[in-house]
Amino acid sequence: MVEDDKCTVAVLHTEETSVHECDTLLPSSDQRLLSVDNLIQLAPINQASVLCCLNERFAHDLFYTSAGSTVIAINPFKEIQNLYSRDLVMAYHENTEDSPHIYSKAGDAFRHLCRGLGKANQCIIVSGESGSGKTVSAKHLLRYLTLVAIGKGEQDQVCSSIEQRILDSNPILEAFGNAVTQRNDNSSRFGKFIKVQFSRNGQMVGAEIHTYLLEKTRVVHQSQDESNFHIFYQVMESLSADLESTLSELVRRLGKEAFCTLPAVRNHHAHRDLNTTLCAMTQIGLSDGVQRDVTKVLVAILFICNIKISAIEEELCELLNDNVSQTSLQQAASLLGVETASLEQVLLYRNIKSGGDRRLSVFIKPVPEREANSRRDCLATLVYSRLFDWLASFINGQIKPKDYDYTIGKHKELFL
Ligand SMILES: Nc1ncnc2c1ncn2[C@@H]1O[C@H](COP(=O)(O)OP(=O)(O)OP(=O)(O)O)[C@@H](O)[C@H]1O
Repeated sequence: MVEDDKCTVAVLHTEETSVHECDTLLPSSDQRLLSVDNLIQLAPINQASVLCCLNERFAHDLFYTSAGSTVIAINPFKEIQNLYSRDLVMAYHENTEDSPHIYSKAGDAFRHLCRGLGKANQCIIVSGESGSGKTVSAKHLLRYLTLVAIGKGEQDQVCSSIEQRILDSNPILEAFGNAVTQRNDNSSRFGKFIKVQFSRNGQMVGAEIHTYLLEKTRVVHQSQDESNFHIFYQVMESLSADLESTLSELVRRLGKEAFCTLPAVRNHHAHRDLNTTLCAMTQIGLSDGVQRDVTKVLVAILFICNIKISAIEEELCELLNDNVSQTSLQQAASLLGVETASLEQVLLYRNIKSGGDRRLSVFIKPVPEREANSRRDCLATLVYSRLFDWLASFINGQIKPKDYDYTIGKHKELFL
């Protein structure tokens, strides 16, 4: 019985009664919120109660909370001991732990996959705003899957080899696809869809990484306090060691600052050095020669961006007759292995085709300054995005299951 702030408690059978302050019997509001590990338990559910609950849990190092069948993750922005330990992976895998965690989602997906293998695919969507922790979460999800799949026995080596290759691909994709933004020092500027393939017995046999929507305009334009893709800074940092000395010398003479598309950004450490990226390329199977070519293409892109164009008259323009523009044109052409005149023509003229297949005529028409500028920017972004796509498809070729026959559930060939 409750009266004012007092509560009378009667013990059944003994008929003993005692009187208490109400507050001492009810859990404090903090404790109540802490024990809510699924937001649907909140009453009432509204923006304030949800935020209050998440905030309270966060303050007590509880970074995961369920919302129905979804898990809400709050980025701790610091290393938390044992939050992703191997023991915890096994606990979720063996169902001895069920508190909200990304591992519980990975565990559900893996269990459903094993039960319905051959019939049902599973999908985990990691979404959130920039800097919220999607990339880190995806890495932990992948690690969970590789650990529990390894637990399946026989094919440990295959599984760890796939995991290793996916991990090796990370520094490459990060270098070419990540940049400093106002919200995140290592922001992925592309979408990623990772498909992990399992055999009928639940063994990992391969993976595919599909990349999409690369923010390629970043090559030529960056918002305030944001950087170009990390790889350009990495190349500039170690150019002297990795390219022919004439080019290194030239870049040194021009100075890194001479490259207009490489803004200096506060606290930018280019996220690892070029060596790490090149090592990852070697691990994934790209030869030294190809790596050198990739580096040359990157420097060529920087030179293309440095070419300045000036108007002669309304519909006619030319390359600025200064040292930087002229040298940049020559260097870009030489690094790409094309004639200087051809590159200049691509920037300043456009082809107009007329007639059918039989009587095809091609006219060359000069373009106005504005169009020449956008042709230059398009060329730089196009070359970069083709390079990125090519790298992504090369990586895919290395982690895809080779000759796997899904109908009999056996590997025909393993890539170890
Ligand atoms: N689980 C975590 N534990 C500790 N720190 C984390 C965790 N998740 C993210 N972080 C920190 O937050 C930073 C941003 O995370 P992340 O790059 O995963 O964000 P994102 O959502 O992928 O961002 P973007 O969309 O910009 O690529 C990381 O560099 C890391 O410092």
